[in-house]
Amino acid sequence: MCTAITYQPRELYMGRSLDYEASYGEEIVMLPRRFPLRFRHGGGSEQGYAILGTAHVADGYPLYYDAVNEKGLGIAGLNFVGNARYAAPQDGRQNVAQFEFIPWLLRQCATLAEARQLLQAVNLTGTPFSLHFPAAQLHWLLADATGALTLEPTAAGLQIYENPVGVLTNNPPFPQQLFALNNYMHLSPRQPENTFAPDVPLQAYSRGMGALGLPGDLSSGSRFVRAAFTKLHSVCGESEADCVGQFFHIMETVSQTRGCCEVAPGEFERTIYTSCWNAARGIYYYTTYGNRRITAVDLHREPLDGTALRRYPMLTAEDILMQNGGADA
Ligand SMILES: C[C@H](CCC(=O)NCCS(=O)(=O)O)[C@H]1CC[C@H]2[C@@H]3[C@H](O)C[C@@H]4C[C@H](O)CC[C@]4(C)[C@H]3C[C@H](O)[C@]12C
Repeated sequence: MCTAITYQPRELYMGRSLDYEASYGEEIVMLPRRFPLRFRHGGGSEQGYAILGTAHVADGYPLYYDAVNEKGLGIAGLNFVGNARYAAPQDGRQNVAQFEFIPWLLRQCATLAEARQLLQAVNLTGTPFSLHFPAAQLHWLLADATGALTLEPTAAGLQIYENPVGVLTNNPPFPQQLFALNNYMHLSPRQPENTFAPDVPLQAYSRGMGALGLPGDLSSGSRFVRAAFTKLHSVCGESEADCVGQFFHIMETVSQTRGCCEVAPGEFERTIYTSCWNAARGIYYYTTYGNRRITAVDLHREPLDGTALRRYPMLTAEDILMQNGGADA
């Protein structure tokens, strides 16, 4: 399971959690403006916008999971297993293999409006990257500071939905996830009033009872509702550290603890990493299951006009600061 959100207290922050039972070997990867990109069904580009995100690099190619470009357009790919359908390549159309989709889009679009335009022409194909890497069945959250879209590849083509809550999880399809919020419109961060039976002396005997009924389990429908409720009520301070810290707090409400979701005997899904980027500043923050210290890679500290990928393996070892017992103890 995975969850992606946008969060815009003032500047836009966006990111995702990646929940899975195994890691492919994720790295923070910067694709510079002049990295030559070749597309599987023809064509390519010698230059475009620089991109920063999480990818697995295979044979020198960045297989991105989520990323932001230097203009602040960001995207995250999440499992959509059983529902994603890709097309066969078609003559006369812009054929893009699913694994190329993120760099293809972020390389050439500065804004959501430009992306929306470009997406009209795309034919997303299920062409595998290699025998080892068949096409991943995904859908995507795409956003900039003006809004968010959900992109779902279906048998009827790529569906593009406005995403007014800026949240995406996994199955079922996005329209059903959004509709389910109707069931929770009575929830509130404030204490409830007794409308159940005003003549019966009912009491709000604990804080937090306004949100009683917010689903607490790990299913993607429940995470969708929980992430939406938490982000839509989130209040954060002014500084970059406050906003980034608050983003990770929101994501903690949907994080997965090893042991609670068994996908095969003895195999458990866990939150392998959580990312958060400041779209305007191009700073990519992340934590991992093993290391909850927030680590950052700044796009603008990289040689943007370069030609070679720059790679930072994710830090996964627990990093505990011992506060006492130093030399002068
Ligand atoms: C498994 C990941 C999604 C995690 C997720 O959504 N879990 C939910 C599980 S469930 O639905 O609820 O069961 C997805 C997200 C991005 C995917 C990767 C990216 O798409 C990049 C390449 C694409 C290649 O086609 C396959 C390997 C791959 C390296 C993908 C492997 C895997 O499918 C990833 C890592």
